Amino acid sequence: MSKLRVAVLGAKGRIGSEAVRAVDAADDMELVAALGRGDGLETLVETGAQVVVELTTPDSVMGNLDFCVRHGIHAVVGTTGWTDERLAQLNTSLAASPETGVLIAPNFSIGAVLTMKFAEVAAPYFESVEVVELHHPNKVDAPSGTATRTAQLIAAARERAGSAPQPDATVTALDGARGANVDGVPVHAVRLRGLLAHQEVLLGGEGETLTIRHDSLHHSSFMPGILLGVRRVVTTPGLTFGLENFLDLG
Ligand SMILES: NC(=O)C1=CN([C@@H]2O[C@H](COP(=O)(O)OP(=O)(O)OC[C@H]3O[C@@H](n4cnc5c(N)ncnc54)[C@H](OP(=O)(O)O)[C@@H]3O)[C@@H](O)[C@H]2O)C=CC1
Ligand SMILES: O=C(O)C1=N[C@H](C(=O)O)C[C@H](O)C1
Repeated sequence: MSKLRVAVLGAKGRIGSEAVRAVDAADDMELVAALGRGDGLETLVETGAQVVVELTTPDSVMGNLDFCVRHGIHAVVGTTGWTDERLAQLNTSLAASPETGVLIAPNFSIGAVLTMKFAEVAAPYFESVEVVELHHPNKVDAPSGTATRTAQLIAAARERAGSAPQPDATVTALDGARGANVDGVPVHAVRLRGLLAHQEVLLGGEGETLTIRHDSLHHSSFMPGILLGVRRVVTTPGLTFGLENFLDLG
C-alpha cells in the first residue's frame, strides 16, 4: 500500500515540531515537507503533498488553506481563531474544489474531545455552567479554541433542552470580572508559566457541583488525533468541524 504524502505547516512551532516527528514515525505516512513562516507553499505542489497538517497562527491559516484547497490538497487544521465569517469563506473555497477535505479540530486530544462531549451532556441538568481554560503564557490567543467550542456546545445543548438563562451578577465593579460571554456561558482564561493546556467545566445545581477537568501534559497528547485526522480526511470531502466526527463516541 502506498504511503500518504503529508506536509506540516508551522513545523518549527510547539505543536508543529511534535507533529513532524509523529508523521515521520507513522508507518503509513511519508513526511514530504516541513515548512515554516516564509517558506514557499509551491513546495507542497512540487513534493506531491496529499495532506497538509496546518499548525500555524490565526493570521496565517486562511491564506494557507486557500492555497491548499485551490490545489486539491486535503488539510487537517489545529490552528485556532475560527469565526462564522472565516468558516463561510472556507466553505466558499471548498465549493469550488468539492473533492477536497478539511478537518478543523479545536482540540486533537481524546480527553479534550470527551470533556466537550461530557459537558454537552451534563449542561442541561445544572443551573449554572462556567468554563475555565488554563494555558502556557506563550499561547497566541485567548480564550482557547477549545473553550470557545465547549461553551458553544453547552449553550446549544441548553437551548435544545429549554434551560433557563443562568443567574449572574447584576453589578460588576471591573470589566472582565465575569470572564468572556460565549453564547451566555462565562469563559475564563488563565495564562501561567508551567502549564500546557488544561480546561475545567464547572457545573452547579442546588446543593451540588460537578467539575469536568482535562489536562494535556505534553504535546504528544495531540498526536493520535492528528494522525487519525490525516488518515480520515482524504476520504471525507468538504468541511468537518471537530475530531469527534471521526470517532465513534456513541
Ligand atoms: N487543535 C489542537 O489540538 C491544538 C491547537 N493548537 C493551536 O495551534 C496553533 C499553533 O500553536 P503553537 O505551536 O503553540 O504556536 P507556535 O507559535 O509555537 O507555532 C506556530 C508556528 O507557525 C509558524 N508560522 C506562522 N505563520 C506561518 C506560515 N504562514 N507558514 C508556516 N509556518 C508559519 C510560526 O513561525 P514564527 O514563529 O516565525 O511566526 C511558528 O513556528 C495555535 O493556534 C494553537 O492554539 C496548539 C495545540 C493543540
Ligand atoms: O495553544 C495551545 O497550546 C492550544 N490551543 C488549542 C486551543 O486554543 O484550544 C488546543 C489546546 O488547548 C492547546
